[in-house]
Amino acid sequence: MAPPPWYPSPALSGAGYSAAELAESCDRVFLLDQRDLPAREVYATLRSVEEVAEAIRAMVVRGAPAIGIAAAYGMVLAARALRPAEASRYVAGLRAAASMLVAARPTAVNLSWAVSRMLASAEAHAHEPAEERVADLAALARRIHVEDLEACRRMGRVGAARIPHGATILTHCNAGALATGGYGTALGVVRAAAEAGKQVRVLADETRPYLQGARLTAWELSQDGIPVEVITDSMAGHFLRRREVTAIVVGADRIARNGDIANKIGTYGLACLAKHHGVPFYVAAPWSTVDLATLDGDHIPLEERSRDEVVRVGGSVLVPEGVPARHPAFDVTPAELITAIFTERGEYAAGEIARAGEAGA
Ligand SMILES: CSC[C@H]1O[C@H](OP(=O)(O)O)[C@H](O)[C@@H]1O
Repeated sequence: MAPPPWYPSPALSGAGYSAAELAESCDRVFLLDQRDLPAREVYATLRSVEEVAEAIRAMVVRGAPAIGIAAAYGMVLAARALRPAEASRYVAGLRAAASMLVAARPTAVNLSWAVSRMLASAEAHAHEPAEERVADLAALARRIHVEDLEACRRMGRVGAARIPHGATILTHCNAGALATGGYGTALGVVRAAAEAGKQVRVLADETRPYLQGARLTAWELSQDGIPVEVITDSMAGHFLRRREVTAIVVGADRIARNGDIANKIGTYGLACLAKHHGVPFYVAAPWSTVDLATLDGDHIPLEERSRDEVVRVGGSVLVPEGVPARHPAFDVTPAELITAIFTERGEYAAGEIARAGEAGA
């Protein structure tokens, strides 16, 4: 299985450390630099919350749950740097760290969800001794990480029930181990189907311009021995029309109250093609991606990234100097185009997600 996108200070993965030892050792976060994959497996070592925020902004780590988890570890680094502070300065410092992390990327709600959980805990424990404060946050960051991995495994099993033996799954971007606490959301469905003994193969959209599909999804699935073929984004319609696709399964960065989703740019077009060709269009996402405070897709902030990321591939410039380029990094797929949403709590019709959330599903 592909390695997780990061690992924190070794102490965080081992029990039996005192609060002081834990606080002392939580001085760095290791992130697998996803910009270098598949050519190189290089880990960045981050020693401050500022470095974690920049790593999220620059997409060293990317993927909705993964950036939330990375930000949680960033909050631990911030707490460690604030060890000497008395309670009010400690809280003020962590509020500033939280704002910096949340500002790194606007669309994935998992980022603000994880940071808010960390900040609430820090405020609750602000009057504890310095070492205890850091240890509490370190334990919570680890819990957020492990909970996501466990959620991906459960959601994978929920979705795999809809995947027949012999299926060809088309997916977009990378919603795999690299985008989560491990195992993946859309790729979690693929992995769970394979683990259930079903033959599955994947058509992976390359997903311009960051090429998450060509570089990351292909890397993950080839390591797992799951058949995968890379296609250019413009080929999807061709294979759907030729009836080569059993189902489309994608991740999400935010699920609004009415069931609209934001996901990687190109997802909306896939959903329209799926509708036209009568192919199921599934979304797999942990409940931390559901944002009942956002009414619908029109209210989801959609990140615009730099022109450079569109006009350059590798070291080559594709577009004449001075010619503008657009780079919306996400688009919105309306609930009516979604066949079902797979979560760790079960499968839901997109339009039912709010009712399920309010019923405490
Ligand atoms: C499992 S969430 C993966 C989700 O995140 C990706 O965006 P980015 O690579 O820009 O962080 C994409 O929308 C994926 O579906």
